[in-house]
Amino acid sequence: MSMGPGAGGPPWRHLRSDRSVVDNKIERKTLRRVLEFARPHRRLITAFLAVTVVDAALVVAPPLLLKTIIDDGVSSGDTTLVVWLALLVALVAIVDAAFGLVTGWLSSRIGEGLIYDLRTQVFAHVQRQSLAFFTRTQTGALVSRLNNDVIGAQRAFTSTLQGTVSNIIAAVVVGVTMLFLSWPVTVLCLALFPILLIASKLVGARLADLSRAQMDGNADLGNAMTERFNVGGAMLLKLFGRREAEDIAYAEKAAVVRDLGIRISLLTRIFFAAMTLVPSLATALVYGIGGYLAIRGDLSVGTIVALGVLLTRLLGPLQGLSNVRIDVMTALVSFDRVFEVLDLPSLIQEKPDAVALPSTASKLEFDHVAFTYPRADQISLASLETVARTESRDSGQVLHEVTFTAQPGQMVALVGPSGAGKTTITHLVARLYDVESGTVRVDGHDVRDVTLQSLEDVVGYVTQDAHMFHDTIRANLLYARPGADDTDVWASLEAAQIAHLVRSLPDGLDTVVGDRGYRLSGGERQRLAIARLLLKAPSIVVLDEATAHLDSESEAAVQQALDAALEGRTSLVIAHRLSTVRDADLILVLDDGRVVQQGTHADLLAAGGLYATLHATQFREVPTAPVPG
Ligand SMILES: Nc1ncnc2c1ncn2[C@@H]1O[C@H](COP(=O)(O)OP(=O)(O)OP(=O)(O)O)[C@@H](O)[C@H]1O
Repeated sequence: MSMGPGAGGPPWRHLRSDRSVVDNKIERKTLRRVLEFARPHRRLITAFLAVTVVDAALVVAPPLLLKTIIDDGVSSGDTTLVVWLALLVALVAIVDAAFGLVTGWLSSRIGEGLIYDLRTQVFAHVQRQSLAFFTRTQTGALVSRLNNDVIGAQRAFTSTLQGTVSNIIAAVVVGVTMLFLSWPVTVLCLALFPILLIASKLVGARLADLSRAQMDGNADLGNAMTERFNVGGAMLLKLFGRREAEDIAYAEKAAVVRDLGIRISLLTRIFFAAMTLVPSLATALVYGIGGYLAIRGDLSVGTIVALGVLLTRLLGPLQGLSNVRIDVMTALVSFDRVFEVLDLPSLIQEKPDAVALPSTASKLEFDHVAFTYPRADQISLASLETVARTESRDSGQVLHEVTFTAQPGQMVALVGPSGAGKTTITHLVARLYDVESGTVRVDGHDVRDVTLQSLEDVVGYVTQDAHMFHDTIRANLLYARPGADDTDVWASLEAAQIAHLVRSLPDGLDTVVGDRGYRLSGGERQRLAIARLLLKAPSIVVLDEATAHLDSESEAAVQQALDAALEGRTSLVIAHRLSTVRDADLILVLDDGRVVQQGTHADLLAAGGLYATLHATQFREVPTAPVPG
């Protein structure tokens, strides 16, 4: 009887829901999978439905008891009967409240359990997507969509399920009881209800359109602020003196949202007027016609009162049922979108018979490697396409016929103009992407034949914009080796030339770094990343030397840290420093995805060509440690 969330929330909630969902086609497969998700909770769902059915059927008890109180108790002056029946009405109310508690408890256990299942599965799955997925997908859009859809899917099992079941039972039980009490009055009353349904449909469709436009408008306002209220955007705005123009553009957008808000509120009021008018008219009918029939002796006074009360209990369920289709479809569409993410295969798959690379593996070979970045349509989600504009154009082959070998302990330097493919080559080592043709081997094993974990253990990366989680320095370092103790942590910080800085911070290792934490300079961040790498101690190191304009002191510190990182390890380095190329055992000169020259610094300088040009224009001397020559 307690309609609460069972009735699916307030009746006007539907007016705001997106009616376009019913245009979607839900496959039988989706339904089957939804049931699979529900299976672990089937006991709770059964109990939930049982309580809901009994509760919905109880809705007619109080009106019928009221009828008996008036007709049998009050009319015949039977005080005992009146008292007992009144107590019974109170008892029904208490039972109803208890049922309400039980359904609330059951529904939250089912709902939260389901959210937990979906969330953990989605997180685990998205985490295992290839890097290509993350470069193409707007993470913010994906995250908010998933959050909304997971909650939408949960609603299917709680309010939608309970609402539908309890509304059907309540409408049937109340309708039949009313017909049984007086069919002429009931038929006349029910004839009024279609007016309500038509009004709700007409206004609802319009309101849904307006609400969607308002949501888009609000999103527009939000985006405008996010883009301008970050440091980069705010700086651009100031540097180009666009304050006034920005004010006007924002005010225009805000005005659209304001006007839509006014129209929505007006329409909602019209709808409310219809909502309250129809039941009032029906009540007038009950008492008018019922009263007339009572005077004629065809109906008792108790029956009129019971009909009046029952009428009020019919409105909610009928209203709810008129929107069942939208509710169910909305929930299923949410499920469908979550499944879409769960079904997205990762481009990088581990073979079932993959072997573990030994942790000492240190020889790296590229054998006639060609590579093309995957197209957006190979990795993106169809339903996110409206948010993240995808292009299906191929980026074209980025690497062609790349062949080289880094023997254990050797340093191979990659040099070449911007866009030549240096970073791309480094991505292929730890299988961030797979080659198109040719082979990348570590210790003679094709990287596609080994387990991802063992490959990730063997290869360590230091990128230019080394990412740190918003967490303490200790936690960020232990990410590389969870079991390491403080001695190891300090040793790696020492070797990376960053220990003195960490020591000088008031919270030391417990200083929070990352996006919203302590702001590290470019050089400090890279040295911290090197410390993290040293703690991981991989046998192959891939690193991108900083090109940021470090002052000479931190440049020398980074250089020393790098020396420590490369010591005794095989390395692939995107080189920006003269000292690095001089020290390299092999330099690969890349141009437009091809290795156009290779050899040592001296050989290449002597040969002339692209390397000699790059040498003259790109390589910077480390100021504090000049190399004679
Ligand atoms: N995720 C991507 N999707 C499609 N194309 C890409 C992607 N990343 C890079 N490219 C393209 O691949 C080519 C090689 O890029 P890469 O980043 O490897 O060059 P680079 O030599 O490292 O350049 P830089 O020195 O400027 O960092 C470029 O033409 C670039 O536009």
